[in-house]
Amino acid sequence: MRICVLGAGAVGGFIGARLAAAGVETSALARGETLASLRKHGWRLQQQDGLLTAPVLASDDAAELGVQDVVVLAVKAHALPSALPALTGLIGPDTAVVAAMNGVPWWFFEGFGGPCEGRRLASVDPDGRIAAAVPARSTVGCVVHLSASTSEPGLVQHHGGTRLILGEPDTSDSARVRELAALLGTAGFQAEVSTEIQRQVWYKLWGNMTMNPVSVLTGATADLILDDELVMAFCHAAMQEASEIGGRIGCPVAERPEDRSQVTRRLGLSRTSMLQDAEAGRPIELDALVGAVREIGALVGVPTPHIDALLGLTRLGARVRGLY
Ligand SMILES: NC(=O)C1=CN([C@@H]2O[C@H](COP(=O)(O)OP(=O)(O)OC[C@H]3O[C@@H](n4cnc5c(N)ncnc54)[C@H](OP(=O)(O)O)[C@@H]3O)[C@@H](O)[C@H]2O)C=CC1
Ligand SMILES: CC(C)(CO)C(=O)C(=O)O
Repeated sequence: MRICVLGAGAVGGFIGARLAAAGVETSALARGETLASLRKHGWRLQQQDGLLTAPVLASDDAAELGVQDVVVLAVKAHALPSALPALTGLIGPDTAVVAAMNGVPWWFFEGFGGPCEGRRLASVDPDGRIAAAVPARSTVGCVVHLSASTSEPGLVQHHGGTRLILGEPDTSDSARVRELAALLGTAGFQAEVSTEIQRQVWYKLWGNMTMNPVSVLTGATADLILDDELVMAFCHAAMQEASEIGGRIGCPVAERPEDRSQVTRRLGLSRTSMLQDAEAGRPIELDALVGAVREIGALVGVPTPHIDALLGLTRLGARVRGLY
């Protein structure tokens, strides 16, 4: 099986390194310093029990890597449009694109049913270019319940969690998803199959849509955010709005916001991926994580005053700092 990681950062590097170390040929489409590092050192993953390394074929040229059986797509949502030319070079009619990303994805309403079926979100795929380049039938949703970072280009640090949830956008039970989950299982992931992947996406997003922007607004690590009563009251009010939206679109959340925050606490996370980006002066993934929730709220008629405030404050702060 030919697997290529596009987006060999924290999540892509984690998945790539573990697959390669498990004996699965896993290449990387990378650029700049990450490409140089992969070519020099191969995959490198710092885990609690030591440094895992594995060889990798890395290139910035999709033609050199060729059409893949599986592409693990792990770029930040805002980087996806610029990655499309490379991505399309890796995709053939039978390629599965495993979208291992946070936020509302471009394929979210493709084949899912409900009041927003077929809807394209302006905050996610403004001109429809992503959906045109990566059709839903080529896509496998992947919800990433783990925490990782890169301490330097090509060197991944694992902080906690190994859970990946995979599912078809049209909610069918497919052989390819079961095979992928089994493969990831052999690489040491807690890989699960879901026939309601949108619901899993929404549940994960329910945590990220507050923790990530609040970490950027405050500069605080997750433990400090979770320990602050007033900040968490605000987060839970925003999550309540998202829960209401989820109920309307077929993604009901069975938990209270407080329960979801405990899940985040157990992950042992320090800096959210959005805080890592802000601190490094990189653009932040705000549209897919917060803007999209607000947009869906407006579509289904749920008022979102707390989400609006969160988006407005984070967006303005990010604009001033050149991060948005
Ligand atoms: N980090 C975490 O703990 C978690 C992250 N997530 C989600 O996973 C997704 C990936 O996040 P994360 O791994 O943290 O992100 P990173 O920023 O660590 O990695 C993204 C990688 O994508 C690369 N990239 C971007 N555009 C291109 C391109 N055109 N061609 C080649 N490579 C490209 C970047 O390369 P370059 O450096 O050259 O720009 C970078 O190496 C996000 O949606 C995030 O929210 C989900 C759960 C946990
Ligand atoms: C690690 C975690 C769960 C924090 O919300 C995450 O998804 C991120 O940092 O983007």
